Amino acid sequence: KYLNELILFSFHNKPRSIEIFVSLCFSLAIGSIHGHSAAVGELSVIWVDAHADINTPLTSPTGNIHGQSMSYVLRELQSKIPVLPNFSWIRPCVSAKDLVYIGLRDVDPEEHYILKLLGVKVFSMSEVDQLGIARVMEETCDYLFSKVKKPIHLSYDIDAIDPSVTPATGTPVVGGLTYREGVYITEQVCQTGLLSAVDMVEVNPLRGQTEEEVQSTVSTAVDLLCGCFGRLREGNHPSDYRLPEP
Ligand SMILES: NC(=[NH2+])NCCC[C@H](N)C(=O)O
Repeated sequence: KYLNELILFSFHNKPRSIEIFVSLCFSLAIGSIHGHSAAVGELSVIWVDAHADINTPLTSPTGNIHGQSMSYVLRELQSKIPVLPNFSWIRPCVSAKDLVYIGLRDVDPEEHYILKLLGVKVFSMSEVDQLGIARVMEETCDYLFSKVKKPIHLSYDIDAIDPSVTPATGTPVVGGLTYREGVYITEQVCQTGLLSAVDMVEVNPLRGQTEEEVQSTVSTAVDLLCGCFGRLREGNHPSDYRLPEP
């Protein structure tokens, strides 16, 4: 049903082609960013998440790979990544200056150190509170596109949104983005005309306590994807629409 809604919307409105990757786990982003950059070259990455997922295998407090995705693809961290037999295919392909985080509120001390060390642009929930989401998006675009306009890879973890809206996820953190802030991000990213791939991750129906929790999480994820495909809250119409004549 949800996929249907998304596909119908995207066919009727004929957006440019955008790759979508959907996964339970954020480690998907390693492969999707890697493949995306192999296909189109240098990328801008907008990472919307409660977590930075920038632990190296040596700093990770949990050992969970989903908390490490970014460290594998960042050029600046390569000397800190041990050689792992199954990961030899990964080539670092993103520069720290081309990365922006939005929504952070659960960052490990080691990750905080890395973010400061590399000078990564971060709009944590504190900045969202302080500036408002409109300013955050304006500054994100100014920062990323001041020199060269690179294709955007949007990595969207559903746990960026407040767990009151999207509870069916593995590592929920209170104090997240509202539904409206979450959708606004997708509308603005779409309107840059540079969005080239989207990851929608950590949507996990098994983590919903009730059917309502699952529904609310999944339908929010679909709304975010529709926003990426150009759905606007003001409404849309196909460019070839003509009023019927009586
Ligand atoms: N994609 C996620 N859910 N990440 C949660 C990461 C939590 C913690 N920082 C870790 O490294 O394990």
